[in-house]
Amino acid sequence: RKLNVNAEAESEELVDPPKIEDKLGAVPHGLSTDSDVAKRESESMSRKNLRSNAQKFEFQAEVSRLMDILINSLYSNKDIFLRELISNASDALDKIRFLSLTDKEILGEGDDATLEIQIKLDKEKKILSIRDRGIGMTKEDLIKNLGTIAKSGTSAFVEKMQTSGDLNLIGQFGVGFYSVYLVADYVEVISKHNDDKQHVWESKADGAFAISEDTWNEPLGRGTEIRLHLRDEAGEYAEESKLKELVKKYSEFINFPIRLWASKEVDVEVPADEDDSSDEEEKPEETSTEEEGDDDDSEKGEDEDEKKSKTKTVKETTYEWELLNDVKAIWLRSPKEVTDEEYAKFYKSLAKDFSDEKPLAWSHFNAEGDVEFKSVLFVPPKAPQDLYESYYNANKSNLKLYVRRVFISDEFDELLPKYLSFLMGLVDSDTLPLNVSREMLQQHSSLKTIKKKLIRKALDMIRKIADEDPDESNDTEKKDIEESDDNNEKKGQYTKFWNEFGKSIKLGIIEDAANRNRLAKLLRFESTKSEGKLTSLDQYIKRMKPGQKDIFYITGTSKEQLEKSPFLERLIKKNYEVIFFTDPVDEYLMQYLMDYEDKKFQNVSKEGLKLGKDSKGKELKESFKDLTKWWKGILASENVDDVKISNRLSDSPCVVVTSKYGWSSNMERIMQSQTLSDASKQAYMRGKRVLEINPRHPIIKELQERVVKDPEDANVKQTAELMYQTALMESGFVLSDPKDFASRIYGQVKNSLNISPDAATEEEEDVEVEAEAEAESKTSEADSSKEEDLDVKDEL
Ligand SMILES: Nc1ncnc2c1ncn2[C@@H]1O[C@H](COP(=O)(O)OP(=O)(O)OP(=O)(O)O)[C@@H](O)[C@H]1O
Repeated sequence: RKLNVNAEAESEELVDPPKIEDKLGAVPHGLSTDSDVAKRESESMSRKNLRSNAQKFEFQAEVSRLMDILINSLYSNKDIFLRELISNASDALDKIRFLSLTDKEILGEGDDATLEIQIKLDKEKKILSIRDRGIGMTKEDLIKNLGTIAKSGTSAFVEKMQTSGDLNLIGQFGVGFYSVYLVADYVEVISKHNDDKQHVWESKADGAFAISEDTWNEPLGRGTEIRLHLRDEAGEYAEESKLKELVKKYSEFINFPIRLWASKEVDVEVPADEDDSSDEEEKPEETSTEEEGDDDDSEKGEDEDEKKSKTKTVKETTYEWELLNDVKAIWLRSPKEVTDEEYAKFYKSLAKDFSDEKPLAWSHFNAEGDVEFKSVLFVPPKAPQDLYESYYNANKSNLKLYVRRVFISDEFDELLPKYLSFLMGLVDSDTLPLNVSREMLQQHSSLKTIKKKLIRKALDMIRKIADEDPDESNDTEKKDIEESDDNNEKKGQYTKFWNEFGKSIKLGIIEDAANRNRLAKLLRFESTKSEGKLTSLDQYIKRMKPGQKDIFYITGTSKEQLEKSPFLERLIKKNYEVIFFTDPVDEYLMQYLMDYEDKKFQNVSKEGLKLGKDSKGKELKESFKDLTKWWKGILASENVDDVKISNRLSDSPCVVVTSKYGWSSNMERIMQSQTLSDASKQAYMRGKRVLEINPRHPIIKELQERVVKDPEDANVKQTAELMYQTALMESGFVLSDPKDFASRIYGQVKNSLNISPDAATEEEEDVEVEAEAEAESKTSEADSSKEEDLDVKDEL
């Protein structure tokens, strides 16, 4: 909401803002004298009221809430504001440098073309200024970027603050600028964009900000200066030493020079006036050059001595721009020279993640050949909360693209496939052209090669986390390796990786056919033999029984549920290992992962399970022929394809298996739970069902006998239907008609309690509604009189 008001008068009336020139005496920049400017500058700096003739705006509600939180925050680490401002300045410099690639004029000349960040302190007035010669902001940019448009991160951050309260994360939510209010109670943003005049944005974080055209400050040329009027309790930031420490700590990897207007004590030779030379001995801090002289010099002529005694050395404070960072980009250095600590710090600055956790892994390499580039990739310690939300719609990439050291973009999703979008890092290419637009670059043929190499390197890096993790190895020889500190640090890292990013690897198997095998190597899961830990396909293969051809797996909602599944009975008895897949994405995954190292995957709840030949197979099939045929007939209306003798059951009487290419029961459940799934497709994709019976089970044996005796026995038919429905449930299907199932069960209960199947439920007596209402009012009257009684008793 835009309001033109007179802030000092606090009137809400819409008025024409008085022209700034009227108030300040209309001296244009070009004509103002230095002292005029200085006077006005100091005037504006000391004033903590928003300029009365400025255009005033209200902050967007979420932004206002965010500022309230910041200004009232008891958060002790207020340091973060500086790195956020430096990071914004660096972004602004990156932007102008990028634009200048296609239009040299844009940079201007002299100081304007100096791409650096300057920090200046006014100790007395407690004003800290951070200035850049970046792209700057137009008036409209100031209004939009600093207050009226809430970014998606704003409310997410506000919400997060209410629960966890770690302000350190502010940069990750794209609202870093507002952290200035941790240390300042009044902030001015002076900005000059090539397309607009210089403007001042100012706010005391009290719900409003103001913008005025700037006619009193020194012209910036181009760029932005943020002036923080420090709060009383933030005095420590008015110390040079503190600012130097912060830049070293947080902004080491900024690719532009950061300079501080730093004071320096220097020895200066000044002529010693007569009075001074007479008291020389009483002023030990002022060293005369004579004292510094060598003894031998005393032999020099008197004239010379006299000349020397006429000067003296005094300490003087001078100011100069002191460079605070080493601008050599980390990725240009040799990986051997960069320490682990430096990589960890670099990660933090890239990810704006200043928590204590280190990245799980990194890879720093130079790619040579047709396409040359340097890259550093990181696996973050934690997955962002929204990693899989709108996975297919979000255009998110965490890789920064540089071309010959010039930052181009961090929105290049062509560099990595979606499933690796959780990686952080950068690519600096020497091959890509510099002077073309982002759109042209996006279509450059080298990008494909870069992408291919990045994927390989990324997968190698992830594999290495597993290789170096002592927990990952089941080999006894490897376990014997002495436990070094390094080993301890790597212990459990792959499980950590898997828990954070395992789903991405699975999505990779689905999406990236070319790297499917490499990705399958990274897959982890629990199995009937993994003893509660994660295991891999390679380890599974090592444990396979002689003669076992397939890799067995089962899908469902939880390991606990699957462990009891009838599908596993015989496999476990025969000591086969079965993988548990319990993530909904696993069902999709297994549609793409057909085999691994020449071994086929077999879902043990589907047709086609081979467990060696049953010596009595043929015989059993023959002797249960009557039952299977009869049962198939009974279930004709149930979409059951066949009734067969099972080779997977041991203790259960029967199970329902699905055809090889149809959905498993688990997949049916997943599809049913999807709001937008298409019912007609569900019917079409539903796997054909086969009822498998256990010929050694007493119920099945009894049924066979009864069917042979009387295939029309209604009771046996009922039992057979009930058996099928029970098997459906136990096999993980959702019953389409639970009422029917329940009635059958009650029928059986009646039977076991010797109650006639026709015994009806007793009718309830009909009570007239009016009579009921009357009765109710009487009881409530009685209740209240009882309560009164109690009150009286209490008082007594
Ligand atoms: N020094 C600056 N020069 C030019 N524009 C700036 C400057 N500082 C801030 N801005 C503008 O204000 C916007 C808001 O800054 P803010 O720090 O809140 O978020 P961000 O920079 O987008 O994200 P992050 O906090 O993660 O850096 C920026 O996106 C940018 O457009």
